[in-house]
Amino acid sequence: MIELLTPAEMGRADALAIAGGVPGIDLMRRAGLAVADACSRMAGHSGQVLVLAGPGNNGGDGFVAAKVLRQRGYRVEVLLLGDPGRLSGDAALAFSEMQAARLTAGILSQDTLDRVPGQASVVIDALFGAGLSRPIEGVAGEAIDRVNGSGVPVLAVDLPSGVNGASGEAMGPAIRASRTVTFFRLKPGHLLLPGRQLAGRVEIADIGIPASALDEVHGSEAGKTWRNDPALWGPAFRPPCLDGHKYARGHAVVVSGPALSTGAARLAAGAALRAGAGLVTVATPPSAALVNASHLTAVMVRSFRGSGGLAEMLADRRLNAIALGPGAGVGDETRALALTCLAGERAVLLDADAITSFTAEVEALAGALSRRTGARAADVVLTPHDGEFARLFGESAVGASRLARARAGAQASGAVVVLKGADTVVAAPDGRAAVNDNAPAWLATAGSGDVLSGIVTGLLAQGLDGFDAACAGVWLHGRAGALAGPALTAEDLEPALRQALAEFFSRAG
Ligand SMILES: NC(=O)C1=CN([C@@H]2O[C@H](COP(=O)(O)OP(=O)(O)OC[C@H]3O[C@@H](n4cnc5c(N)ncnc54)[C@H](O)[C@@H]3O)[C@@H](O)[C@H]2O)[C@@H](O)CC1
Ligand SMILES: Nc1ncnc2c1ncn2[C@@H]1O[C@H](COP(=O)(O)OP(=O)(O)O)[C@@H](O)[C@H]1O
Ligand SMILES: [K+]
Repeated sequence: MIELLTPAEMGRADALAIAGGVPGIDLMRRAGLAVADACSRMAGHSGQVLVLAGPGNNGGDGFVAAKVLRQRGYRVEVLLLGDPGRLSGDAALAFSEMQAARLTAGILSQDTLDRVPGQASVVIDALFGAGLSRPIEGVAGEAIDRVNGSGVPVLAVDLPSGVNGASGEAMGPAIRASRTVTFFRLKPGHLLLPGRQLAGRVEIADIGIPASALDEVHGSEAGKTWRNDPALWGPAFRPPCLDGHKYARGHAVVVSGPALSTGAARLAAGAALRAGAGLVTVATPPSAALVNASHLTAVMVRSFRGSGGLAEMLADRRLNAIALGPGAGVGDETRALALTCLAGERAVLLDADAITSFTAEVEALAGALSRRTGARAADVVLTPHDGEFARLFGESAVGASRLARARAGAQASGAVVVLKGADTVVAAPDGRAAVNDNAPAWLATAGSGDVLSGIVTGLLAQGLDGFDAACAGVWLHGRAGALAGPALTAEDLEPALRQALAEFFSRAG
């Protein structure tokens, strides 16, 4: 279940299920039942539940849940936003079924606000879900503030009200839930921030939408979107075969910065080796050769002079993946080195200073990418954090969601873009994208990004394509961070990566 559906795609999946013979009210009944089940788990055997219901189908799910919970013996109060007479379709039907079960709804207004959250031990947030179309205002916003301020646990239906399901952005006031029940598949907004944090623990309920609906709707609009998970890239990442030798697993190169900034390249090189590249060489300017050589053992060291020297080294076609950027220094020299890397037929990863060296000149980078030839022409990965992204692509994309920005960056550059952060997004120029959610905040530490660059480069050296290498690298980096645990430093990631890989390969069989 790694596919992510936008609210619009989810609406089409609903419509397809209904057209295929599953009545909409049945979908709503199953949705409401799943919400009631989750609420029972939160509230225990008895208690008081407040259901805040909105004017659309999200409210409809709330009416079903309210009815079921009342039948189970909970004390249930329903406050409806708007006029019951304006409910329509399945929501109106669910409302009348709730009334038939002797449960009436109050109207959410200034007069009833003091009942929010009242004595409730759980609040069910069924105000708005996939249909949120503008920031929440007025009494609904006040109710949300009261619920958030109360500390009473909240169960959100589909999405925390106020969160945009496509982007994860909070449109005005937004519910802070401890749990969310959503249906069929996750939406990007469940994984992107702040949506992920506002949703709490998310459960996916099967409401009877056939899997075949997925083939028709997933990615029919702006490209396919997934949760970043081994199910996405695992098949492309195989352990070494029995008769394999190291040369079959590629030879990665990491370009070092000058004498006083070499650590970043060594972190990356160590990670590339640990990620499984057969051989790794640090390409170093002569001034830094001694410091690099005195710190490296399994990783080899070769010195080069300027972009001409690097080009000579890269005449060796066995060097099949190269990383440039960590500690490289910003300016014309790094830019020339980047163009030298891109001119060859190997996979390339550009990070940090290599990205900043193209500030506001994405066309120059895109031009170099478009001239690439050979089987690995498309295997170029950029790994900017938000600041580096804005430098390269300009401010025009600022304001769009991180998912939309990463996609726009990939399209503008022709590279796979890894937009790093707590909710790292990997996007390919053809519109495919994956949202990562396994990284602990402890990963935000100096040198962590250099390790990520190394992991991805090690995977590129083993032959994974740009998108798979980037997704796998980001996931393994996050998993290594989780295994290394609190107070980790970048140096701790390499040994933890070994454990992450062991876990991955043992599960992959
Ligand atoms: N058959 C279906 O389509 C199913 C839908 N389901 C539920 O239906 C939800 C989607 O239903 P809807 O499309 O009706 O959307 P919502 O119920 O999320 O909201 C739509 C309604 O809210 C209004 N609205 C939007 N933003 C507003 C704002 N900021 N302030 C005030 N009013 C606002 C709209 O005009 C519309 O009346 C899902 O989130 C899910 O909970 C589930 O019942 C499963 C089946
Ligand atoms: N709050 C966070 N939670 C999880 N991961 C994070 C968080 N903030 C940053 N990261 C990750 O940490 C790494 C930091 O990389 P980067 O910004 O390049 O820093 P550095 O240059 O110091 O290595 C990235 O992989 C990023 O995705
Ligand atoms: K909701």
